[in-house]
Amino acid sequence: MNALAATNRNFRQAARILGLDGKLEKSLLIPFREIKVECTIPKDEGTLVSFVGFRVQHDNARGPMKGGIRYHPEVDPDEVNALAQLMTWKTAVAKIPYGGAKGGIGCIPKDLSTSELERLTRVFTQKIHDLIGINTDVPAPDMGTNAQTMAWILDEYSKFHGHSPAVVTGKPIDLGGSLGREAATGRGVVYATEALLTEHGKNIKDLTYAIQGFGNVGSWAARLIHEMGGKVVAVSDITGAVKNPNGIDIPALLKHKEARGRLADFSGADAMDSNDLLTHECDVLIPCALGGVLNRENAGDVRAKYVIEAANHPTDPDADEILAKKGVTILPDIYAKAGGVTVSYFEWVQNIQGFMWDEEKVNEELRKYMTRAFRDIKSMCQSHNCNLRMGAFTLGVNRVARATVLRGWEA
Ligand SMILES: NC(=O)C1=CN([C@@H]2O[C@H](COP(=O)(O)OP(=O)(O)OC[C@H]3O[C@@H](n4cnc5c(N)ncnc54)[C@H](O)[C@@H]3O)[C@@H](O)[C@H]2O)C=CC1
Ligand SMILES: O=C(O)CCC(=O)C(=O)O
Repeated sequence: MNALAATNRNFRQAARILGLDGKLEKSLLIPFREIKVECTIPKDEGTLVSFVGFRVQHDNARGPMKGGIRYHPEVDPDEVNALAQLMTWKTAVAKIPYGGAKGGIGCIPKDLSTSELERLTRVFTQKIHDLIGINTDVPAPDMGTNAQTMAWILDEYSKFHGHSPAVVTGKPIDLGGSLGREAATGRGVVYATEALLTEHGKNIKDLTYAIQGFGNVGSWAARLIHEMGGKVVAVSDITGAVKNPNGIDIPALLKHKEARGRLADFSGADAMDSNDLLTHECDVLIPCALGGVLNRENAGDVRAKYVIEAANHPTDPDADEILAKKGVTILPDIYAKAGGVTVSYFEWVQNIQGFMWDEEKVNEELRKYMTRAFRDIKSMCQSHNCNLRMGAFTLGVNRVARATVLRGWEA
């Protein structure tokens, strides 16, 4: 099942549990606006090359639309649609005053030079600048993009609209970025894991972890779990995978990666087949890379007791059912990885206030937001006798539905 079909299915199930009016349900599924633009740039050697860029603005009932922009070869309209919708529920679960959006450009970022990436980003911004804005739609980094990408968007957007730091989040600190934003998604994943484990009478430090993806989210989650005494026993990325039953030395692995080393060549652990990471022996499995990685083929072999969804929609509905039957607890993506957009919200607030918070305050507020959201999800689970995914979906959908009705919806 593709990402959009799976997301729609979860939404419909939540709408049914909530007893949502049929017309409202239909309207909440239809995106506010879908943008598709052609972006042609000269390559460094002078030839022209064209890419397709997307921005799907899903819903703005609760505030400006918000979500990342990814550069990835598999970016397609359906996937961007699903991700935009997930952002709407995610911002509502986190109780931050935003709607949802997502964008992307179908490209292979590693095959483009820095100046080509800059030209591509600027052309994309020229095509969408009058459809984004501080109070309409605020982009941020996602897979294949980073703070530098946001700096280019900020610069290009400001040529049309005047200096506007709050038009993007995840910016470099020197341009108004927030302290703590870079680590925020991974940190939020760890706070979310902590909230779940505490509920189950367990502690981060007593468990073992397997982490798929060692980019921004995966590496920060691994670093923080390691600092808290948890044992990361397996890690993978696009270049390979490593394992060590006694726990991988994460700071050493980070140094190895910074030196542009392939994961599998790390001397402090044994190389393993990346395909085995998801079924590796561990207590907690944290997918931090791609969508749909847990599916009918491998879900039966998962050995973890907890799956923390730190990628967008990593578990397809078949896997959801199989894992539930095995007694595996899944912490859903629209909650587990809300830390990034939550600190994006803090960044936007700081830009609007013209006042910078210290990192301690950012992290402390993030912990408060993540802990509150977990409590709110559990309360939905109790009221509706449902699992954590439906607890999170009903929480998010209900908040958006309420805002929509308050703004003047008539059935
Ligand atoms: N960075 C952020 O603040 C946010 C990220 N996300 C999501 O989190 C996930 C990860 O994002 P980032 O860490 O930012 O991306 P990233 O681009 O920094 O890292 C992605 C990681 O996944 C690895 N990877 C790619 N294909 C793989 C494969 N087949 N097997 C194993 N590893 C593979 C890459 O090597 C890399 O280590 C994505 O789903 C993204 O949409 C969501 C919210 C915010
Ligand atoms: O910080 C943001 O606005 C982007 C977050 C995002 O794209 C996500 O949570 O998937």
